[in-house]
Amino acid sequence: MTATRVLVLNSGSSSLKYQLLDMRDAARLATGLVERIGEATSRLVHTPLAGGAAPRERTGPIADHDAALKAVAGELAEDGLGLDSPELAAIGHRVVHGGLRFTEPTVITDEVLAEIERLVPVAPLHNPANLTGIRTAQALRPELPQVAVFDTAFHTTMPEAAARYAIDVETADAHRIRRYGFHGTSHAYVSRATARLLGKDPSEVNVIVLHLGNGASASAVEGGRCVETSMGLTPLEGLVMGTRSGDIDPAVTFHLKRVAGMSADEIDVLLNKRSGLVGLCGDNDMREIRRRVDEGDERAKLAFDVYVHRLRKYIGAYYAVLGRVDAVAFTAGVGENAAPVREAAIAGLDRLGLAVDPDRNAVRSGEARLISPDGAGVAVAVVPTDEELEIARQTHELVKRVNART
Ligand SMILES: Nc1ncnc2c1ncn2[C@@H]1O[C@H](COP(=O)(O)OP(=O)(O)O)[C@@H](O)[C@H]1O
Ligand SMILES: CC(=O)OP(=O)(O)O
Ligand SMILES: [Mg+2]
Repeated sequence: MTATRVLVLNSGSSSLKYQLLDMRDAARLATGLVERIGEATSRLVHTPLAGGAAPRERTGPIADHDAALKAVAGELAEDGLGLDSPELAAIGHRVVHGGLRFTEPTVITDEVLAEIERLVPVAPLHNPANLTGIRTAQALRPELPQVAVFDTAFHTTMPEAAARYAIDVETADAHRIRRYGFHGTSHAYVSRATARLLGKDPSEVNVIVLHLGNGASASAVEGGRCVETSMGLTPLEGLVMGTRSGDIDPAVTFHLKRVAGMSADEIDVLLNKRSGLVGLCGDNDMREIRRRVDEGDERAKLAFDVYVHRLRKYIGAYYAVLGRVDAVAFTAGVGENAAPVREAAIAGLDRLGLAVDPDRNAVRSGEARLISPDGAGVAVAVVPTDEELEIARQTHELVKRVNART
């Protein structure tokens, strides 16, 4: 019997998302989420998908990602899908920062782990959680192949002009300071799915992908290759996010140090966790912000306006980077669900061939769909992302190739 199942782990700074898939037909067997890891009010929601069983929810403290993954393994075992199953072929891990070295999915060895560890300072919210997830998974199933799929990989095709910061070259190179970009698995998946929606091959189309989740980033994809993206050395640059500032004058940091007496760590926390939508209005959930805007709340309106203004700047900038744009694709939690964000981001851009049809924009659906009017110069689309499926596919392909060789 060939093992055909892949468990995908996506460890965030305080969450662990997972999916178990059978790669014969990409069927989902179970999905789940552990949130508020490290707090007293942690919550695990596990959804077994075979046989129509109801989701199970457990609350109570889960101290770290190690405990979270062990709790997940317990839930899977309860459904007969435990990590000890011989049908499990591999575990695929989302790893956020892979630097310049990892341009492909990679079988995890001690040496690969050491490199992910070395990159912790440039992905302090993400890489430590990814490492814990990998180490715990290895302890639970030592002989099973573990594969890392890197957020940075898709962006390694960016030309030097886009990847370089205009700072002293020797200093930059000594410390590997450059623009890496993140959410690459999503940008790759969505740009391909957008081409499919247009009935074209990815090599024929230029797409601006707007990945708007808790973290948010834009990318310009030319004929299937990434040529520009909004995140940089770390996932802090670019768009306004749930809790991150995105672009800011770097002098703000010196100013805060000199004038407000803040330490580097305090400024890091301010820009990564107390900025963005939450810093502007106290909420980071776009649903709540829209509810407040509709009630006339000024702070929520300010947060919405700053968010949309930045998004429009990037759409214009990436239009210029690409020269010819075939589609703009909205994806992730906000992009897939928040019609008012999509409407405001595209409003008044008719001269660029961009427009949104209000009725199409109002449709709620889990399918990829066009929201631009018929005959529009550029397609505007909502294209649901599926990072877990993409990680599972890449993991499974790699393990099959490795097994075929041995
Ligand atoms: N129905 C909705 N309307 C508006 N925004 C939504 C809706 N559902 C989710 N969101 C937004 O999506 C965000 C989460 O996006 P997601 O892509 O799941 O994030 P991540 O993977 O980074 O955790 C939420 O914080 C919220 O702002
Ligand atoms: C890289 C990044 O920002 O990821 P997330 O959106 O999952 O926080
Ligand atoms: Mg996400």
